[in-house]
Amino acid sequence: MSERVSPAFGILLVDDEPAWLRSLAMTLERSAGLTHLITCDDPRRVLEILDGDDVGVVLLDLTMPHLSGEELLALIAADHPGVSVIVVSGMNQIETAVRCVKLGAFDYHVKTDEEDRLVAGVLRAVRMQELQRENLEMSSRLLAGAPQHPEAFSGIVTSDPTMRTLFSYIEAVARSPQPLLITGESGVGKELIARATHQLSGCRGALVAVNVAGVDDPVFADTLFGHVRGAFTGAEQPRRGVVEEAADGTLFLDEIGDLSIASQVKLLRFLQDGEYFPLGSDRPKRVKARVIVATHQDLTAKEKAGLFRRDLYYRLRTHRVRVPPLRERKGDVPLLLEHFLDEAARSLGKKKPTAPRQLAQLLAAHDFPGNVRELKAMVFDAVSVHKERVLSMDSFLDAIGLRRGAPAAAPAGEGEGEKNPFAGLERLPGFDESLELLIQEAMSRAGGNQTLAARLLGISQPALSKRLKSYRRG
Ligand SMILES: Nc1ncnc2c1ncn2[C@@H]1O[C@H](COP(=O)(O)OP(=O)(O)OP(=O)(O)O)[C@@H](O)[C@H]1O
Repeated sequence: MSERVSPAFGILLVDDEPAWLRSLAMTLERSAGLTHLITCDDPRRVLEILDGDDVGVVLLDLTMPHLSGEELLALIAADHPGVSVIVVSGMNQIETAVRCVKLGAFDYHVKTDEEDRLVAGVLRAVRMQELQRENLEMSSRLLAGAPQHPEAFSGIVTSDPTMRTLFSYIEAVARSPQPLLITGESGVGKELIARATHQLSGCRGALVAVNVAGVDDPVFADTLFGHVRGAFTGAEQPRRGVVEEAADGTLFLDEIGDLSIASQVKLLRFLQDGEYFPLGSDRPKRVKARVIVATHQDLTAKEKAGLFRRDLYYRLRTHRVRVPPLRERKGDVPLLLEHFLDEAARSLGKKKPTAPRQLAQLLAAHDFPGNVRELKAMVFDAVSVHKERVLSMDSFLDAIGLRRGAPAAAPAGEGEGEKNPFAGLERLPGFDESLELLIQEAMSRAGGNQTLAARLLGISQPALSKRLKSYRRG
């Protein structure tokens, strides 16, 4: 028995002919990059190996002395039902194949089959086994609740239950070689999730991040796969691509929803075969790198509209997470505020200011279309201009477009007519009715805080309170 590591579990090759074992091991290593291979030429030792080693897939010959493949198949199915067995037989008999499948075989191949078919069959079994293991891992982590490696998520400030579940999921799939798709609006923290996944992956290599938004196909191919000398005019030196830089690590492709169809084809080929051609070269290169992609776009809609290849889409979403927008986890806002106040004060060399009481209420009423990035920018801006002990509200009010006298934050391209709040009204509300509507709007924007609402309206808090009481009295 000899042992030679990919995938994470072993692939056991059982055949009484050592020459066939050697040739099969070489084929799997060369054509599929599988290296975690265990060979065994005595069928009587198989159960002992399965008891001692973590084996996920067995390739089993049928005609062997002492113990036939069919007998062994039945024993493996009874004692190790989680192991996928592929029968590789010298006989091309339908009845035998049917019997083996009934006994629990995952697949049946004939030794004279083309090499490619057998390799594809083994890769299929490996993938199924990986998914099966990840499912088990995920269920146990979700049941366990809290993440087991909280240090990997220490840079992600949150107390939100959905985010915690997401962390457990990430822990479960972090070691998978299959791609991970991270979706969520811009600024929600997708890149942080990608970095945490890489940290938990156990990969020795680096995480290399590339933003592919607006990148045309030749630039995409050159960035990812590099080129050889003389590949195009001006290519005086060879250049290695980011795929090579990410070898044994993680390749993080941000804004994947923008990828052209031509580039999608190239990425799919790399994902399927782990092989690529640098520009100008006809010699394929092979690299193992985990691929993580992120997008703020709706990939399902893009796929339906024919703008994203279905095969690539399904490949990329093998594992997927959606990072919720900040407005769906408002409980995180006070935590993030404190965190960014701390970070901003430290990086600007200032004493950490105290946030005024109304700030939390103002932020609680805001929807944060730019998510955590927007909050971070607001806090850094406020801290950079701040002088007193207590932080001024003004820059926050400006950023949200609520300060009286400050220009309203109107979307670009809005016409004059659209700025007029009365433009769509057939009947002009009366003076008292308008006043009541205005006060209601201010109270809603201020999250029910009278001091803040009065400030938005440019009146005193007692004056506002008097008005509100009069409305209540009816
Ligand atoms: N939960 C969080 N805790 C601390 N910082 C965060 C958190 N979420 C996001 N950030 C910070 O907000 C900024 C935006 O995060 P990030 O770049 O990961 O978002 P993204 O979803 O990848 O955005 P885009 O889609 O625009 O690329 C970064 O500075 C990041 O450090």
